[in-house]
Amino acid sequence: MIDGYKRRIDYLRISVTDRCNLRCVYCMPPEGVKQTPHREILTLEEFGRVVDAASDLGINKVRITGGEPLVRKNILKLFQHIAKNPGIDDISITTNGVLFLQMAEDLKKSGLNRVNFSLDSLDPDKFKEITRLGKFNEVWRGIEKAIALNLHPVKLNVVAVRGVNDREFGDFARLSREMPLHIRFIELMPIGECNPWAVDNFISAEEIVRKLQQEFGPLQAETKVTGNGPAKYFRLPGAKGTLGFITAISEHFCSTCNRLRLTANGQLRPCLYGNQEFDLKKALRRGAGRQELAELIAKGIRQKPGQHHMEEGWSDLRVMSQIGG
Ligand SMILES: Nc1nc2c(ncn2[C@@H]2O[C@H](COP(=O)(O)OP(=O)(O)OP(=O)(O)O)[C@@H](O)[C@H]2O)c(=O)[nH]1
Ligand SMILES: C[S@@+](CC[C@H](N)C(=O)[O-])C[C@H]1O[C@@H](n2cnc3c(N)ncnc32)[C@H](O)[C@@H]1O
Ligand code: SF4
Ligand code: SF4
Repeated sequence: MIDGYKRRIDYLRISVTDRCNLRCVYCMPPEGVKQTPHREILTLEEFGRVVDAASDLGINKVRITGGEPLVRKNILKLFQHIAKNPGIDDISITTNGVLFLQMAEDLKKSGLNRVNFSLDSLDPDKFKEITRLGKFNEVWRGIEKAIALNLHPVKLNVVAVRGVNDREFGDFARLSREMPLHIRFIELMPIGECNPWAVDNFISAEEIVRKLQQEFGPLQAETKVTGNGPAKYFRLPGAKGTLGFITAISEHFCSTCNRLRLTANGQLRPCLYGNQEFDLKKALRRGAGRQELAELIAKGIRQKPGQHHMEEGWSDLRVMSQIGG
């Protein structure tokens, strides 16, 4: 469906849980965020009903995210449901990778096409410091498994944080030469917990590009790597993988935005950074049919804002793990 700004909306990101087995410094406080009671979180069957209704409006790509999507019990059932919908041709996941290795084959069999891992450091001690609870080797073995299972393109999300991983950009670039990995540097966004810390530790994509070019010479622009998101891609000469940049702050990409979000508690959120939400949970739980759900989703699409206003600050009670990134 086309929205009020002539953008084709065809991508739905679903946060299937607000729970997580890590506590990344930019996302959650050490004790975690207050969890939504289980009864408030949509069931897998309810998520499936929303996907089916959304597919009637032209949504053909779905990303499962969270919190950590792989901690959601029976999550494979949701993949299996979505895979049966002939309107959906791309099913992906964004994960911290902790549980990926053990679930990888079942995820693939259940319909997963490709995976984006969050990995902010290649140094195990630093990785532990950033995630507070993570073990680098567990995640790394999951990444290798995703490559072995051909869940291509396999992407790494690296949130750039000053004083934390800003000495590692070159190491990530070298990794893209050696392995078929698509490494995306993400600008730190002042959302939820990390606001205003994020403002002080922000690094622009431009600064990262400058540092990389000093070391590796000019970066060659690459035609878009398969994906539905906003990253712009480059390749080092002869590299197996690519380097990408997600410039949510320095150069927002709202004019080409193609997505909707569904929060873990069933709120349709047309914009990551806009606090307007449409209550699908209420409709689902009073028994709304597919057409009625589709009409509600269409209303959300029609009211999707033209762009974000991050410069005005975060005035929302939600945090990233509830919205799904
Ligand atoms: N401001 C903003 N940031 C976004 C948006 N979509 C994705 N991002 C950021 O990009 C990060 C990486 O997104 P992913 O979950 O890996 O998904 P993606 O980049 O859409 O995925 P691909 O389909 O592989 O291109 C997110 O965590 C956000 O930080 C968006 O619509 N607006
Ligand atoms: C909220 S997480 C959910 C999925 C999964 N737990 C993971 O980490 O991949 C989705 C993405 O959001 C990113 N993210 C979280 N907080 C962020 C922030 N303040 N700014 C930019 N990206 C952020 C994470 O790095 C991750 O790539
Ligand atoms: S970024 Fe992902 S892994 Fe890290 S705390 Fe947030 S939800 Fe968990
Ligand atoms: S900030 Fe909102 S409008 Fe802009 S790209 Fe993200 S979701 Fe789309």
